[in-house]
Amino acid sequence: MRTVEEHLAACLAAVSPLAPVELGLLDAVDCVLAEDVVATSSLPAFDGSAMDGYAVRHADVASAGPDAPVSLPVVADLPAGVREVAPLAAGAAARIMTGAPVPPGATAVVPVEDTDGGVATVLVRRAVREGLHVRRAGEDVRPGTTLVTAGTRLSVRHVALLAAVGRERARVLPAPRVAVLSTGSELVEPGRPAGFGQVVDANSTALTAAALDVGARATRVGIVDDDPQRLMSVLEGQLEGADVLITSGGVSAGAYDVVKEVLSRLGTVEFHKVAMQPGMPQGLGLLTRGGHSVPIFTLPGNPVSAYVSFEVFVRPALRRMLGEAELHRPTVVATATQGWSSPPGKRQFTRALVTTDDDGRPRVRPASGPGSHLVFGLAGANALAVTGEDTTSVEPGDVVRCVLLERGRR
Ligand SMILES: Nc1nc2c(c(=O)[nH]1)N[C@H]1C(S)=C(S)[C@@H](COP(=O)(O)OP(=O)(O)OC[C@H]3O[C@@H](n4cnc5c(N)ncnc54)[C@H](O)[C@@H]3O)O[C@H]1N2
Ligand code: MOO
Repeated sequence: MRTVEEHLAACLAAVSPLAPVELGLLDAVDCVLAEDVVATSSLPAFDGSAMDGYAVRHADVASAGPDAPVSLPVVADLPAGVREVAPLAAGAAARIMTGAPVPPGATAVVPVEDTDGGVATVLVRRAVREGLHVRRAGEDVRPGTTLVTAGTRLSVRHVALLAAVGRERARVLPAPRVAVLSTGSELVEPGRPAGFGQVVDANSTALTAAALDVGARATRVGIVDDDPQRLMSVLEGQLEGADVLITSGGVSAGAYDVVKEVLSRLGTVEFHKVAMQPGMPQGLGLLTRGGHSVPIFTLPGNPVSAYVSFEVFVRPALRRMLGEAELHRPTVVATATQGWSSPPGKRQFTRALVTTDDDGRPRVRPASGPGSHLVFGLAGANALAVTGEDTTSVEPGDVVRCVLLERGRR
């Protein structure tokens, strides 16, 4: 039997980040940047007005006050987007809008609220200090500044910056394409009635959602019944368009466990028992076609086993492919308020509910019994409480490490 660490190491070794690609900014959001982005121009690009008002020389309005307005002739009208701006002579004002270039010679902008709003001449009712309401060229970004470094996951805010400096595209690690399929002749499509002995396919939806949540481009392929030929041809059909394949079911010891049967023959996929509960039977390997090799994770069919296997092995592998430095979810050490038992020799991942007490200290209790088919309790959990191979029971008051299952990338 393999340890969890041994199988995780094998899973991580089976994947690597994809080759960088140039993507439009909207497609690059959430991808890891594969280049340093360096500014080639200034932001703002020119001295501009931060207010609708009048560009003046501040010395000309030094004596202005509410009861002592200064009258200046208005010699220009400057909307945002104006392409030519004449220098401002002493003793004159230019009507100016927010975002318009400030004329050479002007040293400040008087907001329209501090004037009479005149068009031919303007009465200025407040003195302004030098530079007031003028946005200086380059005060935000100077050419040569490194704006975002390689390895950064592009947030909406990074993309806003790249767009502002004129970038249309960025070189990023692409999100892996993940194809998810469920195996089992007992399975029926969600939404279809399940007859006696039939089971609704929950895993392909759950695992596709989980892969999307990590940031992969995941597709739910659906159900393949327990027919070796059909399974092989569906898998081969997916190879070209996928960077990762995930299956569930058919990997334990049953007479019709076709995943194990079919893929064992291919040689590069190995099946192991991993010392964990749930999630003991695991398969991992590479499927190759036309020189294109795709890692395949074959997860156990029980829905909780499939989900926990994804969390423990596939999620870190996908994060590695996405270029994330931190592969694992955050954990918290919580005090058990209720006890539970744990199988000897196996690491147990218990569906759990972590809460905080009145003093803000974390508390944990099981959200479900241990059966790998109990999905109701899984939905009520917000954590996996992890107990070691040597632990056979958790008592109230014991401290337990819990993996927090929040939605999203972290
Ligand atoms: N003799 C042994 N039997 C079993 C062993 C073993 O070591 N020896 N291991 C058990 C463990 S642990 C697990 S986990 C399961 C894993 O079995 P498989 O991966 O072969 O999965 P199946 O047999 O196909 O299905 C198991 C169970 O889950 C249901 N299932 C499967 N796929 C889905 C799906 N997409 N959506 C919802 N439910 C699904 C399926 O109907 C079965 O009830 O094997 C134990 N047996
Ligand atoms: O190890 Mo299985 O995954 O208990 O249900």
